[in-house]
Amino acid sequence: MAERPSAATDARRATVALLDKVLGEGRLMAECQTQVLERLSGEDRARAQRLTLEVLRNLERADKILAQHLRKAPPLHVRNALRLGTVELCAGGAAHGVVNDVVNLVARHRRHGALKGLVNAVLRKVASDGPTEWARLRVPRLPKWLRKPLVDAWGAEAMAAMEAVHLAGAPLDLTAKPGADLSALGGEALPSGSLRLHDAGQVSALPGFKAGDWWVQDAAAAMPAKLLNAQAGETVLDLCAAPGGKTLQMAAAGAEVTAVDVSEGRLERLRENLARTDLSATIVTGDALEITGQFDAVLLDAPCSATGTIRRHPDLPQAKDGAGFGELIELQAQMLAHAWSLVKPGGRLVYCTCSLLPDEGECQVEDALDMFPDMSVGTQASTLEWVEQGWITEEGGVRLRPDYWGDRGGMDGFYMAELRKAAD
Ligand SMILES: C[S@@+](CC[C@H](N)C(=O)[O-])C[C@H]1O[C@@H](n2cnc3c(N)ncnc32)[C@H](O)[C@@H]1O
Repeated sequence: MAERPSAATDARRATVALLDKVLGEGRLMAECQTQVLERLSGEDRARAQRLTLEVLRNLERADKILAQHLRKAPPLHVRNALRLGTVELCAGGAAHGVVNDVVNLVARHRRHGALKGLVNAVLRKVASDGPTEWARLRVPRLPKWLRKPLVDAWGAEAMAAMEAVHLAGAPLDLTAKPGADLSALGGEALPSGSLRLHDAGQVSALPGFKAGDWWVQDAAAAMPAKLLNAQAGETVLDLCAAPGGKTLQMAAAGAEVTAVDVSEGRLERLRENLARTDLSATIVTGDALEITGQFDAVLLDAPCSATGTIRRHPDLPQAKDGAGFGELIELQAQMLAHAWSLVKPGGRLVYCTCSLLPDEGECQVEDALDMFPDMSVGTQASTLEWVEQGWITEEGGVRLRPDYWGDRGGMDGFYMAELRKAAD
């Protein structure tokens, strides 16, 4: 009878399969991990996700170490297996287990099985010299296509600080339902009100999850709704709402929220979140550009490059190359203009994106201010005591970067602006 592969092999095989998809096919993990991980146990799934993120964060370092032992690049699948082995060995993984497992998974491959000897020889060298060299390697840099515009926008020093935070990964931030007691969770209360957990483990096993006392939301992602400051009884339109962190915040404040998103799959998660937290909102599946009506307030969290979320999604800069960003910028401008037409006179709109590119943030708001004579920037940001002076931009928006609150674990990169409509 054939021997059942070890659990570690299952997780490592899935890790290499995910790396093949991200690095070979330009797919994001969110698009392909359900399919790749579906047959794995919960434990192996979590392990494969963790290993994949670790390899992607350390890709530059792994390639640097491997280049010393390879005369020419092997096929991508084998290279990804070597990258995984290298990252595990250099992070202190037991040499015997890691090398054997990675060699076995290459040996079983239909086309590349013959390269198992090479993999064995290379990983044995990595096991002996890699860990010492690893410590001397620089913090991995973003790929050039993204690094260049970000250095142009924020400078080399800020870029290096952001890359250090990207390497460290992200803690888990929670937003509490008003009145809920989160003391059983421990953690660190952030100035903006989010609760930060380092090493949180499985989210659904945390105290208060089933009771709906909180939801997962990065501290930066929780700030746009605080800037909008929805009041009980106000009509609020949440455009591009799923999976709904901001909808929940505004519904919890007592506003009558209409949540719109084009993705039925993502709206399903919004429905689950509303049910778990016992909050309510009207859900509309559709294109934000086709919504009609008049609202006291509108929150537009426009689709964007998501370049602010790299510490949680290190696959993004490796899978993408900036193609399609021009169309997104055009779509954001159209959505902002349409969203503005849905704001009642005297009402307000918060525009935000989880992007680090000024074209998707500051520039959009500058253009809108030029285009709409009845638009001005509001003053709510200056009343929030945790908004630091340096975060306020020239046009009056709020710029957040991953390196802000860096000693606490950073935050997602975001841009947001509160735009006020003149009363009739
Ligand atoms: C940044 S995410 C929104 C995150 C969400 N606001 C939250 O806080 O959980 C952007 C969303 O825009 C949605 N989207 C993209 N194009 C859209 C369109 N034309 N109309 C409505 N929603 C759209 C996507 O499905 C995605 O859920």
